[in-house]
Amino acid sequence: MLSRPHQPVLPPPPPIDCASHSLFVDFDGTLVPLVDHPELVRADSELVELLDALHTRYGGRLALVSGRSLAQLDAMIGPVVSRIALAGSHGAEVRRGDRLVEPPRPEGLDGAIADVRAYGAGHPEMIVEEKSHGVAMHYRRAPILEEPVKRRAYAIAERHGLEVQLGKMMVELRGPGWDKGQAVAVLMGEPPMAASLPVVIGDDLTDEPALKVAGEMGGFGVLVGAPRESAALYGLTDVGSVRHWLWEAAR
Ligand SMILES: O=P(O)(O)OC[C@H]1O[C@H](O[C@H]2O[C@H](CO)[C@@H](O)[C@H](O)[C@H]2O)[C@H](O)[C@@H](O)[C@@H]1O
Repeated sequence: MLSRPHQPVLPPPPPIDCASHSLFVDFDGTLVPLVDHPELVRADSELVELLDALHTRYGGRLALVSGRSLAQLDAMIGPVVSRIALAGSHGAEVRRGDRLVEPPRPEGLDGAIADVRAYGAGHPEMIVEEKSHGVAMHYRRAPILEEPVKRRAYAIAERHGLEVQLGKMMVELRGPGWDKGQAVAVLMGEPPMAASLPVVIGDDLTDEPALKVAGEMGGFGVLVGAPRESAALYGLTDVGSVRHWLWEAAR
């Protein structure tokens, strides 16, 4: 039997300094635990308080960098998010204050959504999540669907000129040409983050380009969850330890 190569446990991140670091934090699986249905996720009051404290302490050098769309982040987190820099849809949409930068809606997306919905009609355990720049197929409620769902996702992506984004118990079809690393680089090129050191915290494959960019720009990445091959130098075990570390960083 083939065994997976051993991945070392990453050490916990060192303390950071609110005068010189910027924080880029993923949402699902990093700030909130993963649940069966993507629509059931809401920020709790402690998380809202934490984001508010970090935003103030770091002089606006806090960004959420998520696979969710900006519209979803607004709805799930509430008013505090309007003050925080956001990169949504795996880096496609970037918003700071009143300024929003986003590519056109992917041309093939409507056709892909129709194909995904048609497939979903025969697989009611699969959840379809429509977003502004992509459509996700979730198989968390029926892990046995992993291979067939992935196969169908690659076929639909090819038919409609989209990219496949693998995630945790889900596969997403999204427009090509962006990733979270590019979004971090864009935000790092502008005040108030310019000339600071980026710290990126994330758990999923979509976070890897951002974890890599953090190291390239003089900061570091923090992988959340079980060890795996990653550009991150440090690790935290779960959402609880991420929040604890961030509260320390906010003091
Ligand atoms: O970059 P993120 O903020 O971590 O977003 C990545 C994807 O997260 C969501 O899916 C994940 O969370 C769901 C709710 O807990 C869970 O059911 C699913 O299995 C996870 O993969 C979200 O639904 C996706 O749109 C994001 O791309």
